[in-house]
Order: sequence, then structure tokens, then C-alpha cells
Amino acid sequence: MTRDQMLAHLRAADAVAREAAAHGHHPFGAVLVGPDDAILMRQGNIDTLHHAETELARRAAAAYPPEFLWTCTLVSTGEPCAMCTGTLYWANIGQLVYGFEETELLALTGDHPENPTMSLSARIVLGSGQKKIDVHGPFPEIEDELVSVHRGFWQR
Ligand SMILES: Nc1ccnc(=O)[nH]1
Repeated sequence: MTRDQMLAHLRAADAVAREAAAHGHHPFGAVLVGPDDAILMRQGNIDTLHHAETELARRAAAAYPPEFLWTCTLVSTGEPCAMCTGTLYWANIGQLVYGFEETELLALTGDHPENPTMSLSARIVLGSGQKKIDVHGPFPEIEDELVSVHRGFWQR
């Protein structure tokens, strides 16, 4: 996938995040991209425990065989947490693209009880596994755009 394609999919994931926020959920979004660059699934955050990326990986694993998912990419606005990164590993999704770092999210959410952000990079989680999943992120040129929906959101 080219960098421009990654940026386009990050914007699609951002639209999903904004839609989730508009419906009372947390502003996170993820999309599943197939080997032909088509978006196959979209998923917004549901709540504290049901993150966009975990839900997407579980839905993807229910809909497609693991061999196919190995050719797919999970694209998420924020870097997936340890739970979500673990789920994408077990779902056998072959690539990860994320917009901004989990440390950036931690600065935005602080210790908010609905999202006490962890600080464990997806690359560290995946580095402890047995398969080589490509990780692309962060994308500084789009960070302001992706982060803007979080500004103010966590000061409730
Ligand atoms: N990266 C994320 C953190 C928290 N919730 C989500 O849905 N996604």
C-alpha cells in the first residue's frame, strides 16, 4: 500500500471515529482494507472495553479466512492498545497502519476513567509474537486532523 493510500484510509477511519463520537461513543475508528485497496469493513468504538480495533478484528475473523486476512490491513486513527494489537495478531491480519501514537493519546485522555490509556507500543506487542506483521505509523502530516476530535472530548 502506498503512503497516499494509507493517508486516504486514515481519513476514512477518522470519519468512522467522528461518527462514533456523534453517537455517544469514544472517538476511535478503524477500517479493514483488502489486498485490492478496497475498504471491506468499518468499525467505531463501542465503549471502554469494546474498542474499534478489537471489534473490527473479531468481525473480520468471523467473516474471512485467516489466509485472506493475512493479505489485509487494519487501519486505525490511534495506535491500537495491547488488547487490540493482540486481537489483530490472533486474527492473523497481516498489516497495521495507525495515525498517531498511543503516548499522544495518553496525553489527551490522561487518566480518564473511561479511557485510562496504556503506554505500550504496538511494535513491542507484535515484536513478542511469532509472525512478522508490518506496522506503519505514526503519520505526522495528518496527526492534527486525527487528534482534533479528541481535543476537548476527554475533559468531561
Ligand atoms: N485505540 C483505541 C483506544 C480506545 N478505544 C478504542 O476504541 N480504540
